[in-house]
Amino acid sequence: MIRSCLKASRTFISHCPVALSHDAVSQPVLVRRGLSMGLWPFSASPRDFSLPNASWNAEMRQVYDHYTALCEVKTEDSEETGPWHKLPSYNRSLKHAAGGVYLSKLIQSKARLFTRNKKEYGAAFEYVIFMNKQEKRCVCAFQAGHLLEGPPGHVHGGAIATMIDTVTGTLAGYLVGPVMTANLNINYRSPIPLGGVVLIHSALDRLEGKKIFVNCRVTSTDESKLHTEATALFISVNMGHLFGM
Ligand SMILES: CCCCCCCC(=O)SCCNC(=O)CCNC(=O)[C@H](O)C(C)(C)COP(=O)(O)OP(=O)(O)OC[C@H]1O[C@@H](n2cnc3c(N)ncnc32)[C@H](O)[C@@H]1OP(=O)(O)O
Repeated sequence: MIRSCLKASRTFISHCPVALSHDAVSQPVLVRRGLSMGLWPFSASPRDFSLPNASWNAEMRQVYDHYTALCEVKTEDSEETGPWHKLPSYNRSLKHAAGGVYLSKLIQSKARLFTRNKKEYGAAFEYVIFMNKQEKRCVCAFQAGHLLEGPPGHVHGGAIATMIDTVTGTLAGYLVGPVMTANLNINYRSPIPLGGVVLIHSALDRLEGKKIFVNCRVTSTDESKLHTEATALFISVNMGHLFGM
């Protein structure tokens, strides 16, 4: 059983350009490869939680439009777009994984990705991540909903940490494959107003064997105000480790 799970997992990760723990995206690859979705045992049209919705305020939409425009820019000597692109974001880590009885059981569980477990728009974590692979960095627009209150009218430090882990982990996973957070250091510099929008910038510092060092800054959307700074260490893991085997 374990062998079949690992085999299925390897199949999945080969389709999957980002860390399983975060905004894993296998769907576009499958569509690109023209696989028949009728044979697919899971939802063929998952909801992408990182698309604009009615809860997004004007600032959030402005940031989204800004980076979306950068995604559409064509390079001079190629028809390809780049270097920015928006990552989709689903509410289950393994929803689109392939095969395996053991894996199917995991997939059919009630587990939901922490940051995407509220169906209500705008209540908790509204965010979208834009990746720049060439520069090994990403930017996330984050609008904190009313369920994330810590100090009155401001965002809970744990919610900020969650988003930092999510964004830095997404970057690390995108660059190297499956990872787990080993260390997260956070300095909170100024409170983030509830309902406000901030940018979470993350960039690769260095790779050392299995270790991926990533930095992070949370700023106002005009980048004039620094809210939070962090560094994170991720460790490359195999699929067995990810499943606790
Ligand atoms: C569905 C998928 C979910 C995946 C979620 C991923 C994103 C998350 O939020 S993860 C959740 C929180 N993180 C965890 O639960 C991780 C718990 N810890 C672990 O599993 C392990 O300790 C893990 C994976 C971090 C490292 O284990 P292991 O692969 O055995 O690494 P190990 O060989 O001990 O260490 C490798 C290197 O990293 C260093 N290292 C490991 N942990 C740390 C640490 N906390 N701080 C500093 N350095 C560290 C070691 O010193 C070693 O360095 P060197 O190569 O220079 O000697």
